[in-house]
Amino acid sequence: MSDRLPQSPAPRNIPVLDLRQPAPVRPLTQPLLPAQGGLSDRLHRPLRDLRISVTDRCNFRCSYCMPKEVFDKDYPYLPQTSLLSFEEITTLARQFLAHGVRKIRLTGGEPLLRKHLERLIEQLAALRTVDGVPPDLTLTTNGSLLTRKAASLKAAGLQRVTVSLDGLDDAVFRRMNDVDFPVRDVLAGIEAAQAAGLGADGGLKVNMVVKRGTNEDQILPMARHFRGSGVPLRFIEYMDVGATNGWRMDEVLPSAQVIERLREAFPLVPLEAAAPGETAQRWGYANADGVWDPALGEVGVISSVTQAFCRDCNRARLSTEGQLYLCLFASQGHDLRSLLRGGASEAELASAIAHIWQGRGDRYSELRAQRPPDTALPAGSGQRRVEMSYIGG
Ligand SMILES: Nc1nc2c(ncn2[C@@H]2O[C@H](COP(=O)(O)OP(=O)(O)OP(=O)(O)O)[C@@H](O)[C@H]2O)c(=O)[nH]1
Ligand SMILES: C[S@@+](CC[C@H](N)C(=O)[O-])C[C@H]1O[C@@H](n2cnc3c(N)ncnc32)[C@H](O)[C@@H]1O
Ligand code: SF4
Ligand code: SF4
Repeated sequence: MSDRLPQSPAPRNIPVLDLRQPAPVRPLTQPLLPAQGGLSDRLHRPLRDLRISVTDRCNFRCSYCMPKEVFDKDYPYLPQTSLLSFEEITTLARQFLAHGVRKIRLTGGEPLLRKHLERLIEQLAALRTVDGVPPDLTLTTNGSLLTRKAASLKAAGLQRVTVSLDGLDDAVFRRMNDVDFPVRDVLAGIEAAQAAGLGADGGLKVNMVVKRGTNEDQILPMARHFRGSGVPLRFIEYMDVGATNGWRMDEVLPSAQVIERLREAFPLVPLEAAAPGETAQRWGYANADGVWDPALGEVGVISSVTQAFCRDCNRARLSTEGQLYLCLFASQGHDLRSLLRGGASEAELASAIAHIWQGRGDRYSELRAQRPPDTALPAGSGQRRVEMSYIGG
């Protein structure tokens, strides 16, 4: 089990959940049946999505993720020897694919800081799902290094990319990343990714975390900028993940309000989920007849706080040092690295993964949404949860 939990100083504010309006739970988008030919957890959820964190380091200090006061020069980042090697990651990924995983997302920290990441991408792109096709291979990045790396990532076999961008106004963006990084460089990274072919068929997405009172004025400018560009934009509710960001409910702008603001500016129509277990609720930009115009594209909201989507959650998370986490809000992982380094065979690894997934009952956001307002966290409340930069988001 991991002991990699946030170090001192103590969190600035202990998150006190104040859900004045208990959230509805989003309806299922996949049937509650045992996974076809794959694993199923205790809540009958299949294993489909593997998110791999390749580094716990980042060149940004977004306050909702790696606040400067905590992630300073003395922060005990993982030593090189703790990190899974590319070969170790590939060995584990092969077992996850054999269990039915179809999508692999590389994340971090900032994944593009991991040296020679292209080599890992090449290895992962050569793997096959149970259907005999390459996995849907994607990556989430802050975009700061994309101008330099987009072409080599594409050449290595990356299929698509998601760029996080919290505003278009340079001053707001610099405040959000808290390292004075200019917005024009991320926009250039997005263009480079499109030019490299990572944006085909909506493969390039942009995610914006919305913090009430901080960057909410960027919602409409961002929507205007990406409408009709072929890049789906998704607004993410600010989450109480980790224990260092001083999360407060009053800084969450519920997705319903985001959609309301968008609808005042543009006609929108709800779209079907593109895939079972999808995180985002999708809306299409409509034409004058109120019909979705695919040329105008779509926008989405990820409402983990106000509309939990645990019932569909098919995501496993592999931390930088090889801990398997079953939920973004978990306090503890399952140590696959020790198994690997202890000489476990691939069959033993596969069996361990199956055992862990079949015992999974995590549904943190859903449980929290069902609690009355102003009560303590239902799960992991006695323990500190892992940080987003460690588990990878
Ligand atoms: N609470 C919660 N948030 C999640 C989960 N999965 C992803 N997110 C958050 O949703 C945001 C978007 O995630 P992405 O990395 O773009 O992944 P995705 O939505 O699966 O991506 P696509 O494959 O492009 O649809 C990030 O901030 C994630 O932290 C989840 O299982 N639970
Ligand atoms: C942890 S980052 C890692 C990848 C990369 N550094 C990036 O920012 O895209 C993954 C995603 O998590 C999101 N994120 C981090 N902390 C969050 C929080 N407290 N609430 C909601 N989303 C968060 C980020 O905005 C980003 O889209
Ligand atoms: S959200 Fe991404 S870019 Fe921002 S601090 Fe976290 S890991 Fe870095
Ligand atoms: S809170 Fe946990 S179980 Fe629920 S959707 Fe997120 S990762 Fe999945």
